[in-house]
Amino acid sequence: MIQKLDDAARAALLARFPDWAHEPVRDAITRQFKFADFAQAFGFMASVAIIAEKMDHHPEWSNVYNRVDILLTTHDADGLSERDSRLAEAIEALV
Ligand SMILES: C[C@H](O)[C@H](O)[C@H]1CNC2=NC(N)=NC(=O)C2=N1
Repeated sequence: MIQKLDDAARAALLARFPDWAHEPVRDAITRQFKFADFAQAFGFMASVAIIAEKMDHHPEWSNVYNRVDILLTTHDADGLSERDSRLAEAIEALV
């Protein structure tokens, strides 16, 4: 079982990543990314996929043409953990 973030750590995470919204039902963070076209969106997804696999931490996401919707949460914690913070940081470094 992975440690879930406490309220203070969750607030710090949201302050650190202002473009991400908290989804309280899942205790997740979400962000929508928009690109020029499908090729750009899928290239981004390929980069995220490689990072996620290395981290052994994977996004829930969907793609429609130039849009990528990402939700991060930790299934093993039943909510947000440091692993989501690390993956969000890596995703932010790509955009
Ligand atoms: C066995 C493996 O470490 C786990 O299933 C990992 C894989 N990727 C994961 N990704 C996410 N988002 N949450 C998890 O709890 C999780 N667990």
